[in-house]
Amino acid sequence: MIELGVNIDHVATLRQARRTWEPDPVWAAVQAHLGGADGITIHLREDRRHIHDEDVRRLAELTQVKLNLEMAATDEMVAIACRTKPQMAMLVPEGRHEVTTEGGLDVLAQEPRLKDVIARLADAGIVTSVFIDAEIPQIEAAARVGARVCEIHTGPYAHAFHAAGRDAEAPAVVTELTKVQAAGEAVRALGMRFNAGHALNYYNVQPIARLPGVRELHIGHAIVSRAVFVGLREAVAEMKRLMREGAARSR
Ligand SMILES: CC(=O)[C@@H](O)[C@H](O)COP(=O)(O)O
Ligand SMILES: NCC(=O)COP(=O)(O)O
Repeated sequence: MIELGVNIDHVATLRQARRTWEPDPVWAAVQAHLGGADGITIHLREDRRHIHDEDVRRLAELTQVKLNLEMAATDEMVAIACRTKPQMAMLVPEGRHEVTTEGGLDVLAQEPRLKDVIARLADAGIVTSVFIDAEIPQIEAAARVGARVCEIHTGPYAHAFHAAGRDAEAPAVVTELTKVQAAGEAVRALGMRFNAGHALNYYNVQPIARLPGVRELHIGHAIVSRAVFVGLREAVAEMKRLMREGAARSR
């Protein structure tokens, strides 16, 4: 069964707009869980623009839902992960000036460093995922450094889908979807778990949910945006419904 990890960074973004205590990401995690989320994703950025260290600690301590911690591969972040022990840590590239993650992690360019980071996380009992572009050399490098999971970057697919006026049959959309599919096949062939995420929404999610062997989708911005109007529990339930329908059509 395909799983949904709900990224709640933007609940903290709203809190930080007033530097106050609400809305509380822990409440968001509970509502998402009640709506059918299989996990929660948070990105502890080095600049702490949304999620803070205290959120990571409280989410790990107070919620029952699986936690995926997105983080840069720095010593500081490794220490935080080893202390709080999320079920999964996902290594992502990070830029101070980016609005959101702009591309996949270049695993190929930093294999020795990532091997060491992943070994330290594994020693603490944490499964490591890497957020990478749909490129075979990056997937092969991910296997070499010991990643157990690859989250394939769906941003290029999502942008093509939007640019094509949500036409799933448009050649550019099919091209990007085929790249994600081929990446997923390579990930699985190398014995890793195939996850996908970034910029997925209520319109573009089904072709991705339908891909053979995809295990988990991580979706944040679209769900939190819809939650403003319908509530988080309902927004999550609606996304989960679409994913299930999409996945069912692949069989
Ligand atoms: C890695 C990824 O695709 C996103 O989850 C992103 O890292 C979320 O972080 P922001 O909420 O800061 O955009
Ligand atoms: N790793 C992707 C994620 O957590 C959610 O990304 P987005 O849906 O906020 O673009």
